[in-house]
This record gives sequence, structure tokens and C-alpha cells, in this order.
Amino acid sequence: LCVVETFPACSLAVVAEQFTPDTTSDVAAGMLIPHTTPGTPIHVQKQWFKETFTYLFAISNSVEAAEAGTHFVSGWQVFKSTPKEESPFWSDVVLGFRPMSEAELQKFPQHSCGQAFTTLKCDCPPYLLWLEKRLKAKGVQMYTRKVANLWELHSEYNIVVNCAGIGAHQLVGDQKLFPVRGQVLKVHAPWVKNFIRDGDGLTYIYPGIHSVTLGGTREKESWSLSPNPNTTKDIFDRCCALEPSLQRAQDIKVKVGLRPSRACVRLQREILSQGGAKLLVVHNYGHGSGGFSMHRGTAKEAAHLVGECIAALQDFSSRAKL
Ligand SMILES: Cc1cc2nc3c(=O)[nH]c(=O)nc-3n(C[C@H](O)[C@H](O)[C@H](O)COP(=O)(O)OP(=O)(O)OC[C@H]3O[C@@H](n4cnc5c(N)ncnc54)[C@H](O)[C@@H]3O)c2cc1C
Ligand SMILES: O=C(O)CCC(=O)C(=O)O
Repeated sequence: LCVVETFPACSLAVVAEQFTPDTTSDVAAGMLIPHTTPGTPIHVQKQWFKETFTYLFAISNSVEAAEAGTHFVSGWQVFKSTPKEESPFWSDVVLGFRPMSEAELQKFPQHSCGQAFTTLKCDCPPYLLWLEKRLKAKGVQMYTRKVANLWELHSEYNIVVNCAGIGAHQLVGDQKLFPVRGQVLKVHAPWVKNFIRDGDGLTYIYPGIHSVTLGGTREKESWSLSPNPNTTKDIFDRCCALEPSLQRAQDIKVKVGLRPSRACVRLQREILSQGGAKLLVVHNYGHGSGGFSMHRGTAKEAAHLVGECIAALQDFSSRAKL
């Protein structure tokens, strides 16, 4: 969407093996709470988050908000012991970040300190459907197809933007990309209005428009997409310890997704060559736990790289004419 908005004269198609509701992004809680990755400078991670926050703020503050599934959500991040950093890098991007008061902490007898703030959240299938609708309105074609090799696309397209998530492990053989399996529960508990995140981010309660997401797990290098019933019980118990009213939650659905994890997002231009032919590629995958938190910022950077590819194509064709 960002590419087509930046270069409206381009003809664009989306080719994907799965669309919503069957992607990793559909499993996500969709909270805007960044994770720090070691391979990208903090000021860049902050810029990506800020751009994403600004973008979703505007949608959440517009008539589109309900259909887009985006909304403001306030709550608490609580800690059993004082965290290393007093304030995370994103504390001045979210709204009203402040230490929790002693009175607020009474809700969490097992925790000694915490932070209160307001952030944004995407309800994932509705947000993805809304993005699809905007793409279609711009004339973008959607094709359901598994791509085994990027060269398959060479005869039809000048530039390929690789947003394959964990699929990039196989598609481009990226050994630095690994899954971090996440199991979550989506439950009906409309009385839960505030988010609660246990400081290490393993246990969380994220209320959305249609359901509350209860998490979770972070299982490095596990490729299994099958829900584990013991894990379901463990997640439920951990969340009930934070929010006892969840004992009465209904309609519990279990979801599993593989976070496409890497030391840094691969946001890079590459020119593939084969027998004299060239294929221009922009990679934009490896968002790990931050696909929603960073998506607009990284998309803007990817669109900028597409602009460089367009300039390179013009350069190749003018040289070919000499
Ligand atoms: C349990 C869980 C909770 C999460 N919660 C949050 C959260 O609250 N906030 C947050 O910011 N992030 C969260 N995340 C992380 C977030 O879900 C990911 O970072 C994000 O979904 C990655 O998006 P993506 O578009 O790169 O990948 P995907 O959503 O997996 O999309 C990749 C697309 O590429 C297609 N594809 C892949 N390979 C091929 C191929 N060979 N040929 C054709 N198509 C292909 C797929 O079919 C799919 O359409 C969570 C993740 C999990 C698992
Ligand atoms: O970590 C969080 O609190 C948000 C959820 C998330 O990003 C995840 O489970 O990967």
C-alpha cells in the first residue's frame, strides 16, 4: 500500500500463498509496543515506531477507525523487580507514559513497580482486510500463489518486494531468519478494557474490539503450528493470575504463529543476476515481535528503496539505448 501510494503510476500486484485470515499477522495481538532488536540502531527503530504510531493515530482518530479495527488502548506494564531501563526508547512516542502509582499497583500484589500508558492496537483480521480493500481500490491485483523462487516473477515484474515473513527462510534461503513460535488465546471477555503486560512480555492481556488476546509463548526455532493444550492451560492460568475476572472468559480460541525473527529487519535492495538478466529486489521481512509496531515505518523505507530501483531501471534502459 505504501509503495502504490508513493508511486501511483506503478502497476502493482500482491502475490501471496495465504491471505488474511491465514497469515502470521492474523495471529498477532497487534499491539504497538516495540521490542528492541540488536542489529538496528535505536534511533532507526524509534523512527519506524514513531511513523507507525503517527499513521495509526490518524486512522484511529478518523471515521475509518471501526472498520480498520484500530483503537487506542490504555493499561499497565508491570514488573516483579525494577527493570534495567527506567524508560524504554519508545516512552515518549506512546501517550502519557508514567510510573504507576502505589494505588494502581494494589491491583497487582505480586508486582513491585510498573508503567502506565496509552498506545494503539490493531484488531488483526479487520485491519488486514481494510488494507486489502484500500489496495483493491487502487487497482492492485491480488494473486494466491506460492513462489518457490523469486526468478519465477522475472518475466512479469521489473521489481519484486519480498515481504514473505518467515517464508523468506525458504524463499531466499535466509539462515539468519528463525521462527519464534507464539501461542495465544483469543477470548470473549468484553469487560476487560485495560491492557496488562507482565514486564518480560511473556504474559499479556490485550483487549481488542472483538476479542481479548491472552499470551503467550516465545519458543525459539520451533516450527510447529499445532496448538499445545498444556500451553493453553498455562497461558490461561498466567493471565488469570494477573486479571482474575478472566476465569469467566468464554469462546476460547487458540492460535499459533511463527514470528519471523532476525537480529534486524532485512530492509535492503538487492540486484539478482542470472545469465545476463537482472531482477531488482527490495527485501522487507524479519520483523520478529514487532511487525505491527514497525510496519508503516519499514514500509516507508521499503518504498524509498523501490524508488531507487525505479531510478536504476531507468538508468539500465537509457544505457541499453546508447
Ligand atoms: C502470537 C503472536 C503475537 C504477536 N503480537 C504482536 C503484537 O502485538 N505487536 C506486534 O507488533 N507484532 C506482534 N507479533 C509479530 C507479528 O505478527 C509479525 O512481526 C508480523 O505478522 C510479520 O508480518 P509479515 O507480513 O512479515 O509476515 P506474515 O504475516 O507471515 O505475511 C507473510 C506473507 O507472505 C506470504 N508468503 C510467504 N512465503 C511465500 C512464498 N514462498 N510464496 C508466496 N507467498 C509467500 C504468506 O503467505 C503471507 O501472506 C506477534 C506474533 C505472534 C506469533
Ligand atoms: O510483546 C508484546 O507485548 C506484544 C505482543 C508481541 O509483540 C508478541 O507476542 O510478539
